[in-house]
Amino acid sequence: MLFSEFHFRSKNERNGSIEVICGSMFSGKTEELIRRLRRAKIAKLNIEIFKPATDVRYHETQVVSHDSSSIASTPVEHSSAILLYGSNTDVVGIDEAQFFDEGLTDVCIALANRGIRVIIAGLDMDFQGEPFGPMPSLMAVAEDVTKVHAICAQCGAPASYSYRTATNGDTFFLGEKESYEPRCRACFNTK
Ligand SMILES: Nc1ncnc2c1ncn2[C@@H]1O[C@H](COP(=O)(O)OP(=O)(O)O)[C@@H](O)[C@H]1O
Ligand SMILES: Cc1cn([C@H]2C[C@H](O)[C@@H](COP(=O)(O)O)O2)c(=O)[nH]c1=O
Ligand SMILES: [Zn+2]
Repeated sequence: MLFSEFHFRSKNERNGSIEVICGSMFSGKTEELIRRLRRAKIAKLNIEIFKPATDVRYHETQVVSHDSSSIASTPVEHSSAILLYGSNTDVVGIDEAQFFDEGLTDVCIALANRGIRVIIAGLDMDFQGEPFGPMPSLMAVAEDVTKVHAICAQCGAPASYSYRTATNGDTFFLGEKESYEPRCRACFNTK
């Protein structure tokens, strides 16, 4: 089921909130983030989109999905920079949230307390199946958490894990299909 926006009001009736879109790689997190942001634009809301400056895989200033859907964004080095943008902002979107510092949770709380709708997309688990960066605390403070699933590259079941096929042990390791594949629990544990 698609995320319901019925509880969001118009531009004149602002209610701050935090939404998290999480899941494995290729699960559609960025597509869902872009979908919600485009709808906010149609509602004539002012939106700002941020991503970590370190994520330069597809484009420096665009958020781009694996299916090449894209939206303009501002790359930032540190979560605190997000608070400096747009006093007139209604909706803030953040992609690749797992790469941000732990301060991101307090930044999102501050934005929501100002009446801003904050929509965050990120990996809930790293390649070892461990919670990733600020994602667990963001999920704890969010009004709404949507978990999306990819298709397991091994068996076709719904996939929650990002299996790293490349031989690299660092938590932070940018990559695409050459280095990762989505897997279900059983196939992830088969290794
Ligand atoms: N194994 C897969 N399972 C699901 N989608 C996949 C898979 N491989 C490629 N895709 C593509 O990835 C798209 C999702 O991309 P994206 O929104 O960027 O995902 P995420 O941000 O979660 O990594 C899908 O619509 C589909 O076209
Ligand atoms: C699992 C895992 C992933 N990464 C990197 C790989 C990609 O560059 C991004 C995830 O992008 P997506 O939009 O969710 O497909 O994260 C990483 O650095 N470490 C990991 O453990
Ligand atoms: Zn599987």
